[in-house]
Amino acid sequence: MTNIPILSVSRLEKSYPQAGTAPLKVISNTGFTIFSGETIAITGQSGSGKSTLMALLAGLDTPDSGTILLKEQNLNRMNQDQLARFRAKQIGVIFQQFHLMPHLTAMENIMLPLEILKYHPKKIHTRTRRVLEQVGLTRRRDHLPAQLSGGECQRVAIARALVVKPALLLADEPTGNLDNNTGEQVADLLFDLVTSSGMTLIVVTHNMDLAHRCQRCLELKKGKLQ
Ligand SMILES: Nc1ncnc2c1ncn2[C@@H]1O[C@H](COP(=O)(O)OP(=O)(O)OP(=O)(O)O)[C@@H](O)[C@H]1O
Repeated sequence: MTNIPILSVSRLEKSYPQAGTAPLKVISNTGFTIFSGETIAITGQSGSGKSTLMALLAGLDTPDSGTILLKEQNLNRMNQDQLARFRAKQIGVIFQQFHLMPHLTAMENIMLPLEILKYHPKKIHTRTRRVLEQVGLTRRRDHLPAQLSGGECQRVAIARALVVKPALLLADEPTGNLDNNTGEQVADLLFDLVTSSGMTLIVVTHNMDLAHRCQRCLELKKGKLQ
């Protein structure tokens, strides 16, 4: 961990409209700073707004007000093209349900972000091979997601998130869909890769073993991260 802020959130607000009644305020005037290389767990009761917060931090949803600065760039001041490119380069996301492209092989799934960013084909192949090796899937590289186990699918998803070397890695219940043993192996791999590369990780989880692997554990309560 360093003392360089990588993510600065201030006065963030997010509500959802509700039929016939006042909007549901999910994120309420919250602010926090995350430093480069930190590993952060976000916990909170079901419905407390963890996935909502992750979607805002990932630039997948827009807040009602407030600012999200990643590497001093304001996510909500970018146009759609700028945001799409910035997200592809700077933000890796890992979901509970893997979200792999079913018709692409493990290797093709991992290559995809590099292709979207129009990297040179040689660089795409070198990076993809290296990451496949890091997640131990070299021999499974030509398999489709349906031919892989849950743990293998999540390793592909981790590789896909890491292959662009993003500034920020967001993981929403990354072990939630796996049995305990497999979940532990995936968590070992995730933390090994994150700490060896000095990447910044925010993980949302109900799993306290996973949360306690992080340097800081924050709780989302009454719309605020505390
Ligand atoms: N698109 C939406 N439209 C309306 N309400 C929503 C929407 N998305 C989430 N909500 C509501 O916002 C609240 C927070 O939901 P969110 O999924 O962020 O919570 P969570 O902490 O991630 O929950 P869980 O731990 O169960 O996944 C919930 O009351 C949910 O019903």
